[in-house]
Amino acid sequence: MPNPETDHATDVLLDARGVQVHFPIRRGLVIDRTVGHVRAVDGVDLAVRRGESFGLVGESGCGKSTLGRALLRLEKPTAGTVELGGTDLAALRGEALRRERRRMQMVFQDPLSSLDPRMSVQSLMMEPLRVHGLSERDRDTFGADSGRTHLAKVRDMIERVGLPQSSLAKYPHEFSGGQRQRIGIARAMVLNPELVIADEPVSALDVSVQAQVINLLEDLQDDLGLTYIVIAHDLAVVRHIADRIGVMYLGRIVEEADSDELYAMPMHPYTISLLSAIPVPDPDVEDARERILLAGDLPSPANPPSGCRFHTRCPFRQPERCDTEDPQLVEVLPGHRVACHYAREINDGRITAAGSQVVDPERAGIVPEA
Ligand SMILES: Nc1ncnc2c1ncn2[C@@H]1O[C@H](COP(=O)(O)OP(=O)(O)OP(=O)(O)O)[C@@H](O)[C@H]1O
Repeated sequence: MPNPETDHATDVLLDARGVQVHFPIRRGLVIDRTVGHVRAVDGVDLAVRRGESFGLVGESGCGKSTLGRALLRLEKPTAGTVELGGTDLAALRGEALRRERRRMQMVFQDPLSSLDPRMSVQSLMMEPLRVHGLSERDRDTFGADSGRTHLAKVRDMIERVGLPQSSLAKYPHEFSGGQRQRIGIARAMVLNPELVIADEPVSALDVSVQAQVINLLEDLQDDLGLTYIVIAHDLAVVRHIADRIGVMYLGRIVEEADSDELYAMPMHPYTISLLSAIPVPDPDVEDARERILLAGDLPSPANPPSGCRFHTRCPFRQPERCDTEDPQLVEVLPGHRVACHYAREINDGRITAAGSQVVDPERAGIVPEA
């Protein structure tokens, strides 16, 4: 008999609890003093299951990249714990941390800036193998750990990302943006990681190339048994690849649900606003749709609003409670968590949006589906 409690526990690859990253704001010419903190990530709980794709979305500045970096320990969290397969990363130092790091890799937005232009593709891909060595699994496939077997692994991976072997002798500037991203992906995958965090992996690419790269990520996930966290400001990109989605606002996750459910039934006013701004291709549906305008700009993460941090822009805001009481992320439906005092009332229409208007998608921080 399956036991849902223990099965869930062993199924979770990445388990983050109460993660905070606060950057000090320093002032003073003579004496350097800390005058405040940018609360880039401000208490995030996140459990990502083995083999799943978790999408992290939100507008620019909400803390997505900082959270991704904190999960990989590229940024030291100021509070909270991050466990990978049951190992607490914060407790590790030196060689032990380096060994664990190999299990997690990052794919960056701009492949050119993350690749050394003076290194050939072969050298770029051999470098992580030289630093970390082959995994046990690779050694079984490619033989003992040596330069020759490293090269066999590199050749295998360049083929898997759809580039010819001749690419290995070339340099990053000789490739198109899409090809460079394939190289960035091959480089991340060559270490056989378990978890890959892709930070805006296609936002620097032409729309025509975006789908190819997303498809490649999906194929590699199936072939290599990977777990993904895909970070994007574009809901359309995340929808395609993610099984589950977390929506971030000012350093917190405000809604989390299975991808299909989130799109069909968004419950947090921020998610509702973001989704209402995506144009629908059918003009009849498009004209009849209610659009919700997000008032104002993203508040400063150095000084987040009191109560619910979304209340200053929320079209469903109820005075008093929303202004003063900080809502927790709670399970409103099975597997669907929302940080809003009035999620149920909004969902069943008892509370409606004040002043629904046409929204400017660019201002809302989202890019419409092509
Ligand atoms: N090293 C740092 N020092 C101080 N503040 C920082 C630092 N890194 C990020 N921030 C601030 O933290 C907040 C979150 O930044 P982050 O880059 O994580 O957001 P994001 O959602 O990934 O946005 P974008 O998509 O624009 O990268 C921003 O206000 C940013 O200015």
